[in-house]
Amino acid sequence: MRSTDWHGFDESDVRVRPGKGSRPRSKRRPDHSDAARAMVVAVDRGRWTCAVDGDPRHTVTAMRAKELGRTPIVVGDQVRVVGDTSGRPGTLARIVRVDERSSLLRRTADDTDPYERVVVANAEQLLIVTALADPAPRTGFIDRCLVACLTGGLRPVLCLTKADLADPGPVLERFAELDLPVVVTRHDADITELDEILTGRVSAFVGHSGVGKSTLVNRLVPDADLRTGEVSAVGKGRHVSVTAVALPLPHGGWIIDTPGVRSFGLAHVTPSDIVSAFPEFAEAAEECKPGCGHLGGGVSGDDPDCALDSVVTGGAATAGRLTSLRRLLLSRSGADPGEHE
Ligand SMILES: Nc1nc2c(ncn2[C@@H]2O[C@H](COP(=O)(O)OP(=O)(O)OP(=O)(O)O)[C@@H](O)[C@H]2O)c(=O)[nH]1
Ligand SMILES: [Zn+2]
Repeated sequence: MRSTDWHGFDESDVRVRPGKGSRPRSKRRPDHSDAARAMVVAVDRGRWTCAVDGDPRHTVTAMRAKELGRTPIVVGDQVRVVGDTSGRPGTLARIVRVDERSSLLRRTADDTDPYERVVVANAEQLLIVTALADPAPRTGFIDRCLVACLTGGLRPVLCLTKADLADPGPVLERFAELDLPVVVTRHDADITELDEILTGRVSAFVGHSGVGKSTLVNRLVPDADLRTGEVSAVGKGRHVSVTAVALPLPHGGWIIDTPGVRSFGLAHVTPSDIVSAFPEFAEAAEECKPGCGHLGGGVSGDDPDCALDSVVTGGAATAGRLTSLRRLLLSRSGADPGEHE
């Protein structure tokens, strides 16, 4: 089944570098066997808010233990904390270890920061929020999110909002060959279906400004505004914008909102990472010349001898599947044609 392409990640496939904290400890280090497990729910310059045992009602503010050096610790990370873990005002715990990650999302480098950075760890799914109108859907953005999911080890879920304004048909058709889970919403209808997809799981949300992401978050997490204010003021009482924040769903699970994150870093993604999500093409790809980008001839033009076309002419895959695969390959290569559609 094609839908398994997106679900079949073995966690060991994800190229995730464990944090330094998960290295075997040297004898001289304290063993911290009494450390509590916690999930990072917000980050604010040198202070991490962590939900002890994943309980949203028991959060502590923590600093990073010196022995971790500059190990990145991001929202969604599973960590071990020691010290005062009561969570009482004015207390500060210490993160002594970061567990190995099961998935990751990196944001793109920007003008102020030349490095791609992990923004969310361990999310099981990425909810790609796109409006059907006002603003018009940006299919290139969806493609780039799909590639980020594929290489980061997340299950993509396409969420099409504002269905009261436009028919979802054309967007659905464009992604039909990928057999993605899709949920269509509108502000005047209930969100049971979305709720079911999210409850009990950790899901990152991404979307451009104006697509209705906040509207959804507020409906799913009734006190979301309040909580965002709370966590963005962690530690030092400063109100700064946060890169991501985890909000607890009323019946279990978390939404990780990523305000300001509009696209994901794909510079590290290789063509074979993408081809591997399309098993019917994997064997043919081995026959391509070294360095083949698998884009084929035609408009993109770079790889006229690509062997992937033979899979379609041989009848083992549809032309639509190859088109979808090549669209993802193209979306990786910097230019984002769909961004302006
Ligand atoms: N017609 C229609 N409008 C909607 C729907 N959902 C949200 N909107 C409107 O779309 C506008 C943007 O919604 P927001 O939820 O603020 O969008 P956002 O994606 O969070 O945007 P930012 O806050 O800029 O990041 C608001 O005026 C909403 O009232 C919907 O289902 N249908
Ligand atoms: Zn090729």
